Amino acid sequence: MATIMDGKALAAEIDKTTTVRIQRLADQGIVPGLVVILVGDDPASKIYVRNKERRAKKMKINSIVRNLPDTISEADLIKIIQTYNENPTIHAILVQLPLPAHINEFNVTNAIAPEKDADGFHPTNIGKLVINHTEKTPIACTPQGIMSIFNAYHIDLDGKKAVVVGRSTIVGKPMAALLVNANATVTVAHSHTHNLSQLTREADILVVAVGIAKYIKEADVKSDAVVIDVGMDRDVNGKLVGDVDFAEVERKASYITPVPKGVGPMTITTLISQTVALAEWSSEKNG
Ligand SMILES: Nc1nc2c(c(=O)[nH]1)N[C@@H](CN(C=O)c1ccc(C(=O)N[C@@H](CCC(=O)O)C(=O)O)cc1)CN2
Ligand SMILES: [Mg+2]
Repeated sequence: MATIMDGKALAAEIDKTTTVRIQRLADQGIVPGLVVILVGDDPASKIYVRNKERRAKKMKINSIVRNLPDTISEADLIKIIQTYNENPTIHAILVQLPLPAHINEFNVTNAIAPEKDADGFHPTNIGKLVINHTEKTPIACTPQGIMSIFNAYHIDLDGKKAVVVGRSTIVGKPMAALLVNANATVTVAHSHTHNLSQLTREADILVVAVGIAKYIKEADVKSDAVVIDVGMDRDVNGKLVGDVDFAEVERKASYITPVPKGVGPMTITTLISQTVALAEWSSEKNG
């Protein structure tokens, strides 16, 4: 049976270190400021934003949530972002995704000042990640959280065959870049990939972010693989499950993340830690 990688416990450990860093900033009179912008009222997004706010408040981060109507124009949304770009009490800006169809995601992420990019989705920061110039660069929180899981469980990535299933900007693409930077040999699979199971069966490291409940079965996984499940799906009974059939795959893998309490908690912990990092980098720069 696989070792279950406990993202919730690891998140709590990382939060302790982040609390010390927040106190150190407080001693210099700095309170990290995070703005989370939610456009429209997608129920899942509302829950994620509420969770982010709750965690930020608990850790004494100045957290502002802007709820904007889904009728807002792209130009008006960008104007609001620009006011926070210029506000020195705000160190981190996040626009919750997905956005309504009339708003272009690229234009919006591109409007966030790269040095206030809580999510690491700005093209400049994605470019730095791909170039492996990652010092003082914000990185997408879910993949970065997964790297913290690998690190905590001493998973050696060097020379390993990694398969990332999913090519989103939020997870798949930055995950692939991080794995390449860690010297893994990386394949990115997606909805057009032929013979997916043949690929996943060769993976020493398998990261799955497809959004289909229990999609990856025991037969799709190599013995002793390390399996990371980014999915958050509902099964036929409405229960939260991942993209990996946990009960089957835990029998074959060496390590596996559960859903919930695996990758999900690490995303918010990484967001908080990155918000603090943006405040630290800003204070270093401004003396
Ligand atoms: N601007 C962004 N938008 C979105 C991101 C993102 O990183 N930045 N990621 C996802 C949603 N997301 C954060 O925004 C997120 C999703 C889930 C969790 C989480 O803690 N999940 C729990 C289960 C929660 C539940 O019971 O429903 C878990 O897995 O244990 C955190 C963050 C899309 N949008
Ligand atoms: Mg859109």
